[in-house]
Amino acid sequence: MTRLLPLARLLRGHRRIIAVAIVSGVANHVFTIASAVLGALLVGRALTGTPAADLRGGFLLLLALVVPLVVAPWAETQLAHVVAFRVLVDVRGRVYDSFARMSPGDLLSRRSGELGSTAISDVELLETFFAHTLSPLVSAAVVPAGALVALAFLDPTLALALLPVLAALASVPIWLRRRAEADGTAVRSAAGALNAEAVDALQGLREVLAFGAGRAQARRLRDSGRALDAARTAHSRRAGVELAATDAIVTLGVLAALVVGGSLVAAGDLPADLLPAAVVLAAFSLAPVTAVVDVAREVGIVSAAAVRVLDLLAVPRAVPDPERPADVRDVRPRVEYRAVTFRYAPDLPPAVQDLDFTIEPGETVALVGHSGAGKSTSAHLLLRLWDVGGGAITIGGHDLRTIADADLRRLVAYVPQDVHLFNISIADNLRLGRPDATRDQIEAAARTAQAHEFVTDLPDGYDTVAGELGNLLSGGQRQRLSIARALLAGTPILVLDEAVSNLDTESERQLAAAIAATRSGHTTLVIAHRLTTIRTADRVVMLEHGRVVEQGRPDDLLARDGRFAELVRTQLTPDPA
Ligand SMILES: Nc1ncnc2c1ncn2[C@@H]1O[C@H](COP(=O)(O)OP(=O)(O)OP(=O)(O)O)[C@@H](O)[C@H]1O
Repeated sequence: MTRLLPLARLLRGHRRIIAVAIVSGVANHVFTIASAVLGALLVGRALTGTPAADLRGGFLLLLALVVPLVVAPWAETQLAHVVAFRVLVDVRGRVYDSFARMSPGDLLSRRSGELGSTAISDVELLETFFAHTLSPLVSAAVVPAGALVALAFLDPTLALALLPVLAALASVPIWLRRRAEADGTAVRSAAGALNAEAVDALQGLREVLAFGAGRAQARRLRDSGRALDAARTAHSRRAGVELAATDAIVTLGVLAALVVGGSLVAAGDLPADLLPAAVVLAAFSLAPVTAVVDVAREVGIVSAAAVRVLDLLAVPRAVPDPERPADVRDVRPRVEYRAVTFRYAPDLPPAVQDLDFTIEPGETVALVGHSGAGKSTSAHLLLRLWDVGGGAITIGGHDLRTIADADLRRLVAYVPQDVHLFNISIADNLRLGRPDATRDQIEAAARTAQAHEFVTDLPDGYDTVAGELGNLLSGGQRQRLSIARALLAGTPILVLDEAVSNLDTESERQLAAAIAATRSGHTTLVIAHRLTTIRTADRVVMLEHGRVVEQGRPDDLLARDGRFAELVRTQLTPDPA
């Protein structure tokens, strides 16, 4: 239960409604006990010969109790759920904010299926805490205490007999707490792993089919399913023990009240017509505690989900926003790498080291080098997906770390090799960096990116929903959409990761034309794989093992016949014929 307490913080802003829900919950138990005790009193009186006319008042009171008996549980359930669902909406939003705060490195080291499982199922499980735990907990503390006082009024022995029963009942979840937490953690992590496996299998379906690896994949899914089954079985076994122990204690409690009450009546210490009421009061006072014990059976799973969600909510920003951001409204789009060094983890060698180069406003710099040389790392540092470890990257003289994230996104746009299309229209997909773009602006960007023609050939043109496209788009077309999206964002600086996929000659030409059109008017850093792109760049920066080994105008470098010339001869994708 202690693992759940931090969740109470999330109720800020909903405290009044929760208070009314809790009061309604307590009132529900009080009215239920009052009506049961009143009924038992009437039975006791009737059995001991009270004339029916004298019982009329009691019956009328019983009738009047029907209204609060209906209203109180309704109010408790309704209000607790209203708050629970509002809090869940808020928590889901905050979980997605946490994803955005993580560096891509953090995101890559966690499986997307696991993260999805936390964002959806773990968050959903918290409903049990917000809607079904808080109010019962308060009722379990308040109602039995009141019932004990009432029993003590009838006879202190009755209260004394019930006290150990209540204590034993409340202690059941405490004995089994460690097991419950371990079981809950096992169930939630097995569920997360199964989800990750299923997402992985779907994402890699093409490879699975191409390599005939369906059976192995199915076996992995079955193994994950079995692990979840085993964790759930262990959880149910313990929950069964809890249920049996609870039932046994409740039965013993009712028996104890009967035996003690009967003895008191026999000894003449309790009027016989009060015996049914005393037994009913004792039995009903156990109900709120039983309700909490019932919820507590699932608490292991809910608290494991809470730990996973709270862990995510506590993720700090990988790249913190500056406290006093620089004013970059009229900044010159001049990019400078000054002695930039970066490593992905303290125990890894630097991925890039002492990078020094400049991209003047309007210039295109092509980053070239063998695989693993540090091209993507250098480009991603300009997008501030990570912070540099040493040195600095500046835009118009401002260190990236002094520029607010929102301002940086207005300065630099990214053209990845392969565009991720969300399941919305192509137009809305292109609007990602500029939600208020008009259709004319979208079309203008798509024309520059050489994408307008093939988009208008789609069944619904710009209104085609991307999910309906399947694999209809070629690699070149996808990159042209990626370019259109970046152009529409209207930033002065572009980071372009040129597609390496093999394109046919026509696609190759269109892509080259798109890149050429895009570069004009932009300060561009391009991870270049194609000779056309490199030849037409203003400057080339060649990386090897994370260091700049040559830089200069492409023709000068070719003439120098050094590392760059060798790379061009041996590695680069030639121009289309
Ligand atoms: N997320 C990561 N975690 C740890 N090491 C990484 C990570 N990404 C890249 N590296 C390492 O950093 C170095 C530079 O990689 P980078 O991806 O920047 O090279 P690249 O020139 O872009 O290669 P490619 O052309 O194959 O994409 C490599 O040694 C690579 O293994």
